[in-house]
Amino acid sequence: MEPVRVNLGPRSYDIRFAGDLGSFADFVRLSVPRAKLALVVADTHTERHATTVRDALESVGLRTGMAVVPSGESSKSLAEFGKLLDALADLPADRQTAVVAVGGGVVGDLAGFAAAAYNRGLPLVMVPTTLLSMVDSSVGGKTGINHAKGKNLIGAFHQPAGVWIDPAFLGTLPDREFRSGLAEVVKYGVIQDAEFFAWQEANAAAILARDLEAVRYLVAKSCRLKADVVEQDEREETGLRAILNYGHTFAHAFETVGGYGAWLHGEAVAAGMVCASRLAEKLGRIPADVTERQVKLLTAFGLPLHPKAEWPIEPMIDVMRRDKKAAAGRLRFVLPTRMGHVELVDGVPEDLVREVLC
Ligand SMILES: NC(=O)c1ccc[n+]([C@@H]2O[C@H](COP(=O)([O-])OP(=O)(O)OC[C@H]3O[C@@H](n4cnc5c(N)ncnc54)[C@H](O)[C@@H]3O)[C@@H](O)[C@H]2O)c1
Ligand SMILES: O=C(O)C(=O)C[C@@H](O)[C@H](O)[C@H](O)COP(=O)(O)O
Ligand SMILES: [Zn+2]
Repeated sequence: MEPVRVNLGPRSYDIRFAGDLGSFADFVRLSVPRAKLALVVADTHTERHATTVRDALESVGLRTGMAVVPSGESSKSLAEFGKLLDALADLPADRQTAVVAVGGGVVGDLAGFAAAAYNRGLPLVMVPTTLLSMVDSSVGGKTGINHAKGKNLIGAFHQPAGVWIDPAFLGTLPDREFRSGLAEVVKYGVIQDAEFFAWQEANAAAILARDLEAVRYLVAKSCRLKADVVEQDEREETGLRAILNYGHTFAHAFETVGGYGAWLHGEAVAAGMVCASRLAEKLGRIPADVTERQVKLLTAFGLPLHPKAEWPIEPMIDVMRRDKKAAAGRLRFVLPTRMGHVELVDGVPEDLVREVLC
């Protein structure tokens, strides 16, 4: 497979796939040519893969340090961020030192934020090991950590110097985590590409069986679709990049009220997309079948469709008011207009939001 190029002028980079022309060693030399030192960051479940990556870095002459954070969303915290800064200071890192994130979105967001902050910016290499991080979080430069009042409230834009995707890492990924990643893949179909959505409907069984060709296709396709958006609106300034947030206004409320542990991110996104689509129906923007197709595909992928009944509605609305897309306290939602297309919609009545949460 050809690399996917993310064109961002001086911040351009390649997403490369293992098994294609060129080794990980070539990728490292191309991505961070001036690095002599690297801090490899992993979590307790990806340490084994990180050791392989560390050996490969050392084989091309880099000295390395390693930092391992506890697995799970709770590591996207100020405390773990501080520990990574300490690890960089202990190395000691210089301006060319690479931060190499080996893990899922948690490791990527946390290590990416440390790379953005230390010395006002270190080169960052993403080695995603979950499906979700391969199709979404390793690309596009959003880094950050959570706050008790909301998801990803503290962070920075910091593009990676390169992304290395090896689907073999998925061999150890639990089924629930794999399905969680599929939610973001469904998202790309709904927001950008009706044909890709139909491809997923037709190939759901092969996808769930992790057929290698199907997985390679959906990862590369998702990366290209995300790169197309990021290239046009790198810092979510024009409103275009906000489409990648489809389902997320709800999802972040579910994750926050659920205490960052009840659901995986993709599970929250799945239910969030259904809520957003039902909201679009209530506003008369789409016919019911646009939602029903999402419901059917998300059900096939074993993902939730509705928030847990025990989660109180008002705290969820409160989290939504703090959403980064909200302006002057007014809720803004990304809503479908048809399969393959969405719009950012302002001033949605809160009562309708309550109705879709009930
Ligand atoms: N920056 C972005 O653009 C962006 C996009 C989407 C999601 N996110 C963030 O990403 C996070 C979710 O990412 P995630 O779903 O990858 O979760 P995660 O990083 O928590 O990984 C999921 C679980 O799988 C384990 N794991 C990772 N790779 C493994 C492997 N190969 N084998 C076995 N276990 C493995 C992890 O230790 C963890 O327990 C959320 O915090 C979300 O907000 C960020
Ligand atoms: O890259 C983006 O832009 C996204 O919105 C991708 C989302 O899947 C991702 O969950 C992101 O972290 C959400 O960002 P936030 O700005 O809403 O915190
Ligand atoms: Zn997401």
